[in-house]
Amino acid sequence: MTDSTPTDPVFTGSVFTVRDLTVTYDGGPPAVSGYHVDLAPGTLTVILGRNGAGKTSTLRGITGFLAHESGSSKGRISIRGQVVKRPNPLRLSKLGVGLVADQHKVFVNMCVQDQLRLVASRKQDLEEMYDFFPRLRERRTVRAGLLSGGERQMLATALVLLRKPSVLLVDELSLGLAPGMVRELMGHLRRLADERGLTILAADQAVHASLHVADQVQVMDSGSLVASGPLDSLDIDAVLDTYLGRHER
Ligand SMILES: Nc1ncnc2c1ncn2[C@@H]1O[C@H](COP(=O)(O)OP(=O)(O)OP(=O)(O)O)[C@@H](O)[C@H]1O
Repeated sequence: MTDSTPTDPVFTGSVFTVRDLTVTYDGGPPAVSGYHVDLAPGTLTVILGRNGAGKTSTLRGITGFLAHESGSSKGRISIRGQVVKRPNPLRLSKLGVGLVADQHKVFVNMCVQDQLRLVASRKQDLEEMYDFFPRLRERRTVRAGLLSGGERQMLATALVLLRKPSVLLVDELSLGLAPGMVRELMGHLRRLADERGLTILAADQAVHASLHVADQVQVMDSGSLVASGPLDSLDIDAVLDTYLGRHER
């Protein structure tokens, strides 16, 4: 791991840890403060919270994407006990961290198979991706702009998976999708953790579908964590009633 030094003094045995993450925009008050997480290998952690709670900013702060906008982030990120120096998207990608940021970041005028071939280094990898997402095989000759939102999300996810990350960060997988598709996509995340050993941190607003698949849950409110831990250790109903309200669940 050439891009990372030194050893994290408080290594927890996790694949991925974040400590004291703060995100600010335009030098204003923090949009995220004191965020932390430990991700054990092959587990799925979900960050829940209402609009504007800070979920997207957290994921973008972790990956360093904010440097391309008006935002900035501070904090300590470690991968397998090694602190990542000056995290940025390229550095994290080289260290095996993939970000599925947005279903719209696919080439709308290019068909599914051409986009996947651009990234797949071997035919076998492409076939494996089709096995994992049979809908993409069915739709392989269709231009991405004509895919459903869910299928586009699958394509965006497949494009990241072909780079073989060991840690996957996923932002708002469910955005604008029907409940059945959200459950299907969440099921895919669960399978990625179980069958491929991926370590996943997903931010989402789909509470029921997320809780159905998660090992660990974090709830954010106004940029801060208000609950965090293994699903069975939290009084999740009480936390969500307080911070999301029953009507938003
Ligand atoms: N590019 C930006 N410039 C300035 N402020 C921003 C920017 N992006 C987000 N914010 C602010 O940061 C806070 C957290 O927003 P963020 O998008 O991270 O929340 P979220 O929980 O992901 O919300 P949603 O579920 O609606 O996407 C909000 O107050 C938002 O207005």
